[in-house]
Amino acid sequence: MFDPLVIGDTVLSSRLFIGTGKYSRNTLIPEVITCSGAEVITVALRRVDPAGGTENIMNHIPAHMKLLPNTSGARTAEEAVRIARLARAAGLGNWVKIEVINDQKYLLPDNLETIRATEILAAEGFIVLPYMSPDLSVALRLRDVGAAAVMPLGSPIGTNRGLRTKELLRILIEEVNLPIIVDAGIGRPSEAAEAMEMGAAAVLLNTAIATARDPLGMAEAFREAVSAGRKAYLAGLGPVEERAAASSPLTGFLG
Ligand SMILES: CC(=O)[C@@H](O)[C@H](O)COP(=O)(O)O
Repeated sequence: MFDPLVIGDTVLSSRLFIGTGKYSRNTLIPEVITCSGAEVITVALRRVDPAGGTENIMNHIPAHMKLLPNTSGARTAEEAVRIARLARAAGLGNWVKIEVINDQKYLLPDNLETIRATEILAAEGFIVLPYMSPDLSVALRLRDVGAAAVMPLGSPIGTNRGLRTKELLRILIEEVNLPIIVDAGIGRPSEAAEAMEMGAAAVLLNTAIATARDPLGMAEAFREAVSAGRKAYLAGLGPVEERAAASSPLTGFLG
């Protein structure tokens, strides 16, 4: 069944977005792309070397991938806007993941600066995907100022702690008519599947694959989990009941 995810003018068949950080060697990145089936990859502008040095992350990303430059390192809306404009000028396209982080301990996003950056960049024609703490008012405001999707965190970046914000994610999924892409903290394929079963449009993850003993095997596991979770969501989960109810008819069996 063709079940595309449409963001801006882009039609995607994979609902697994991946990152480019923390790999033991950058040459793993194209292999992870193949194993994960991902079509969208996020990259920090500061890792792009327009001079094309060996450390240039772009040398490891196949041309067919949809780039999602992120504003990692920005502490204010103005810094995020500047990074996004530089990324577009460098030929990385008009998608941008807004990341404005002031808190160096938990790496939690600054939702207010994120709204300001989103408003400015959406007005300039960017397809803006803001990384955010899951808060309904903020998500609605991001939608109103032009976000193409919102990316609420499951738990702090890099922790592999899973969907600690599950109840808040559920509210966003129910109330915000934008794609909800759960980003950060997903540590296990089962957690990615759960986010998709809940109705998330996609998930973005990096650490769980990059730090696995076998990143390629883990990339494949996440590919299957995201697909299974989406299928379960579309099929409609059965109701959760208080009381036991026999699955096979009991009446007439013992007399
Ligand atoms: C790569 C990237 O954008 C991360 O900031 C993202 O939030 C993923 O988080 P994890 O590394 O926790 O999966």
